[in-house]
Amino acid sequence: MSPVDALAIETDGLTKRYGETTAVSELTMDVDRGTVYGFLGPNGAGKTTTMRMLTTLTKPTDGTARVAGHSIADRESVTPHIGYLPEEPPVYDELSGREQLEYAAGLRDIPEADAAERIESLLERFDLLEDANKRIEDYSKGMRQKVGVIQAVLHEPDVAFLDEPTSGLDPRAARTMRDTIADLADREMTIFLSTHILPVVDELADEIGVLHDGELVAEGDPETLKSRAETGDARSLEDAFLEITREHGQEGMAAEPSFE
Ligand SMILES: Nc1ncnc2c1ncn2[C@@H]1O[C@H](COP(=O)(O)OP(=O)(O)OP(=O)(O)O)[C@@H](O)[C@H]1O
Repeated sequence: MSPVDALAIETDGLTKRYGETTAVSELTMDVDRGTVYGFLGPNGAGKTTTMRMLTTLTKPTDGTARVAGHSIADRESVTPHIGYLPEEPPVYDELSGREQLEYAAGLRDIPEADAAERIESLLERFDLLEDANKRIEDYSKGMRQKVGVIQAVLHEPDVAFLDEPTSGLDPRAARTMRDTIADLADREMTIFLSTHILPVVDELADEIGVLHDGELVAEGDPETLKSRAETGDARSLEDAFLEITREHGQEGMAAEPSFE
């Protein structure tokens, strides 16, 4: 990452409007490197739009941001440092899992020997070795998700943006995913994690930001957020989330947070 001591993510007044809709409104936040940042919010809060701006897929209407020390206005500088797992993993049905990952490694200019080693090790970790030569069109949703995640971190980016990484995974695979995210963070990768599965965030996140109607309405470590909730003894991240989003004008959530 350059400069060496840069924050992983810094945004200043980041805003995205679509016509009359303000999807993200003057978002100002910092994420320290090597941390897991849990990015929460009800449906339509602006999480995907924020990730699309930070990964240079869509331009902000206003405001600025730096990712891994590089301005998001300079796509060529930013993209080598980031990985992104969007809600739908970008994979080709006609390739096998292994071919997809080799293709991704080629796009990222990973030396062939390194790529082969990392691909084998991650396929094994995610229990995909046996199916690695089958075409992705025959994969389950969870298997596609695994390929999508491996693809997002294969080049060992400084910052990985993961949108619902445990979606479609069975309990064992979800456990592997959580362990992998924790390992990557231990190795100084910054993980920007968006999910509705609050126990995953509670377990992994060093810091949490709650977005509501495009605005960052709460930020803090999980314990701080939980202690904000005035719901008696049974204070969970879910209680805190529901309270914070209710305070900001929503009766409950559009999508209930779920538990594994
Ligand atoms: N391309 C677009 N054109 C018009 N409006 C959009 C577009 N993308 C997002 N929006 C609007 O911006 C707002 C934020 O959407 P966004 O997808 O970022 O929310 P989200 O927090 O990711 O939601 P979810 O949890 O449901 O995935 C919504 O009102 C949405 O309808």
